[in-house]
Amino acid sequence: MILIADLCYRKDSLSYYEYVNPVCEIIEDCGFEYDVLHYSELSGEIPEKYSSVIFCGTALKDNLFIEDSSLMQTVREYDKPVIGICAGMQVVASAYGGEVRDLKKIGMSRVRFSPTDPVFCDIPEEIIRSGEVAALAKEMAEGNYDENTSSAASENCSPEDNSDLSGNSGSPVYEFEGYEVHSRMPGMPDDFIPLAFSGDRNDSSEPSGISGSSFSSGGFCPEFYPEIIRHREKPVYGILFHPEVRNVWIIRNFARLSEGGGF
Ligand SMILES: NC(=O)CC[C@H](N)C(=O)O
Repeated sequence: MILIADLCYRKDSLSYYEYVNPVCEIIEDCGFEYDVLHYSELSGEIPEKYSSVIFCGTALKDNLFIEDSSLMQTVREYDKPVIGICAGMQVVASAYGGEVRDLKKIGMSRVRFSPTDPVFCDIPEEIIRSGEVAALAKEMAEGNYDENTSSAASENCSPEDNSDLSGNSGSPVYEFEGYEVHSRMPGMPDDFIPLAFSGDRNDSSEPSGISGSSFSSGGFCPEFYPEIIRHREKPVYGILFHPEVRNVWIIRNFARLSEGGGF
């Protein structure tokens, strides 16, 4: 059974219908059982009966959850699969020491990944392949990523370069559209690696800080940063965009893997 955790400012808020209910529907469609608990009900531990936890998003600027230090400790000590969506990613990252900073973004991002992780096991046919992100992916996977000084971020990479996130050549890079709505985003904790990235590293636009009306690159926000992160050893993920809005396949993969013991 999967635990779906509601991070909204209070139990049964209106935001539940926007951020939690869609996740419930995806899990139900997969044929898995689930419970929903508000984060205030987790009381220091996650019951053993759950195979995994999905921490859902919250409304823009609903950031009360981040003040719950006992929640952070619970997440850090939990050793089963976890996926945190947006606000949930902030919880996952904070639990492992990542810093959350202000960065507002509302709209679509180009998200690119190389299928080096089980969570990408079943990629829908409509998701296209792209080679552009390989060099930066390699730099990030090696832990050299610095958003301000990244050399790969400014270097041209051949679209034919099919290196995967570990720098192995021959693995395809895929691209899809992710929907983001957040006022903050977390930095990547030390024990985590990036699995997917947004933005266009060849785009010279200045980061806008506040995006939405200032998108370039054909309507996509140009800022470049990790969109999916994962703990190096545990199946603990953070996703910045909202896969329950578009890209439900990622939640399905996670649910099937955690219910089937596939991690
Ligand atoms: N959609 C979300 O989960 C947003 C998370 C948080 N409330 C923020 O504004 O950053």
